Amino acid sequence: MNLLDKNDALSLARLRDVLIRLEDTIIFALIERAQFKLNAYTYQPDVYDYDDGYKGSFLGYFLHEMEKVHSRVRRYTSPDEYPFTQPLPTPILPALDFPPTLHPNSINVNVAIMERYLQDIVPKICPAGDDLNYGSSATRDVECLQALSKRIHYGKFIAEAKFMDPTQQATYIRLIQAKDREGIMALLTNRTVEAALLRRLRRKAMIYGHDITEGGDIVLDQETQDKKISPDVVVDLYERFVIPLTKEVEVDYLLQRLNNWDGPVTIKTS
Ligand SMILES: C=C(O[C@@H]1C=C(C(=O)O)C=C[C@H]1O)C(=O)O
Repeated sequence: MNLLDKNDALSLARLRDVLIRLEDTIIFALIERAQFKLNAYTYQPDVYDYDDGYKGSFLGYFLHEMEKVHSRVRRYTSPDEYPFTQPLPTPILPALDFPPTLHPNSINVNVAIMERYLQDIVPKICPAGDDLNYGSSATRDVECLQALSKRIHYGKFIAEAKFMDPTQQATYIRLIQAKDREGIMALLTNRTVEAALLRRLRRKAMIYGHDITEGGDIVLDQETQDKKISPDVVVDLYERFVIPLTKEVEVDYLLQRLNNWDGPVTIKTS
């Protein structure tokens, strides 16, 4: 996906390909985190003293330090990147000239992502207990959180692509003007895509969660599988968290889509 090319960035098929690729990123990030025990100290506030007077958890401290460095190299000027922490420094690299693909908005659901990740995901993928690997746990947590955040905020691009569909735009405008959240949710929901995604996800988690012999055969060993990642947990994570939150982002984005909008433009029917 080339976000510097507006047509590419608003192709629904291309956007869905990005979400498929992010399935791999997310599954492997979860497998990496699941190597370590829960390590609750990573998430408890004020366990350590921090050099800059920071008050919070070790994960929160590490995440903010990481996001400050990434901000310096302009990560968060990209329309598909959203930080968890503030304040962040200005970039040292000059801004890239991204086309105005998304309608201006301030939607950031990372607080909800962090909450669900800590309460609902880490306890399900990691063995209980403490193996002292707090640094390793936090680095894997950041990988998981950044991948989940990117995937869920892609809902903005998906929503924009649906809004720019000439066969749908008038209906979206009517529902947005009526502030009809349920109507918008129903119109943007695609059960066929969701069902295919969950079937594919289960297969991927099953295959990625197994070892492959030198001869290229999958070692179907339940113990290995459970140690790496449970396909049920991955499917449940998407069904109850990733997909619903992506759709909430789509609805939130569409509800503000008509703000300061100069009306229907000539739509390229490519
Ligand atoms: C992302 C889309 O919008 C919705 C959300 C989906 C998801 O989060 O996987 C899948 C289908 C739709 O219900 C899409 O239409 O592809």
